[in-house]
Amino acid sequence: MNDIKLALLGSPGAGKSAVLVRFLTRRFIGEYASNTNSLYHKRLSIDGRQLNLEVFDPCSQSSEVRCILEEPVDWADGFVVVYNISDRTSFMNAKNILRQIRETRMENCKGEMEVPVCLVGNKQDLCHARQVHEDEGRCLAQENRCHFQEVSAAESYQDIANLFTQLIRQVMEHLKYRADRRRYSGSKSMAKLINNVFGKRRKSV
Ligand SMILES: Nc1nc2c(ncn2[C@@H]2O[C@H](COP(=O)(O)OP(=O)(O)OP(=O)(O)O)[C@@H](O)[C@H]2O)c(=O)[nH]1
Repeated sequence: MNDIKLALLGSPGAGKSAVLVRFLTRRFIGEYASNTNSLYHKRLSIDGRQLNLEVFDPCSQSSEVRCILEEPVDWADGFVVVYNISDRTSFMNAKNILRQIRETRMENCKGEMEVPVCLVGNKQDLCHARQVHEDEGRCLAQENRCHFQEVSAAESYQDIANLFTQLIRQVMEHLKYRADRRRYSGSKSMAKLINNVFGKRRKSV
């Protein structure tokens, strides 16, 4: 069984919990506890594979992005970065978060394939109060080479289910790539070791 770890990041009130709860339960509740870090577990099957999904929904009382990011960036295999389309500040915050994910991962995993991320513009039902155009979200996602989707946790389940499914597929590919890479570099160093030992010995005979 594969373990997949995701983290939701974004400004306070952007709708992270609402998006996640919609995916996990198909329901929109309206109000969510926001003073604690929450770790959700779910078993699911994607493309015939059984998965153990863990999703970290950090408490974002603090507007300090770095503080929100400290733990999940190292822990998670993939990220959902959420902003509110009717709140430009949350979009600017999402921009910073994407940059920080990229920078932190570059420092930690030199040369590795980029970590899967999905940028989500939530509260699409509030389009009368829109402050962020859909194209801006799309552009930001392109700049960061990540997937983009506008959704309304309040009104729709399907878009949210699709984005999580797509992200989980990407994460599975990413994990497989990392495992193959580790195996390959492991067998390369083993071959080098054997060569060093036996190669040298043969020379001295
Ligand atoms: N209109 C509308 N309201 C939404 C939507 N999603 C969430 N909300 C509301 O926005 C508010 C904040 O939602 P949360 O899911 O708690 O946001 P959060 O990002 O988890 O907030 P923190 O826990 O403070 O970080 C709540 O009142 C939700 O009911 C949406 O798609 N449309």
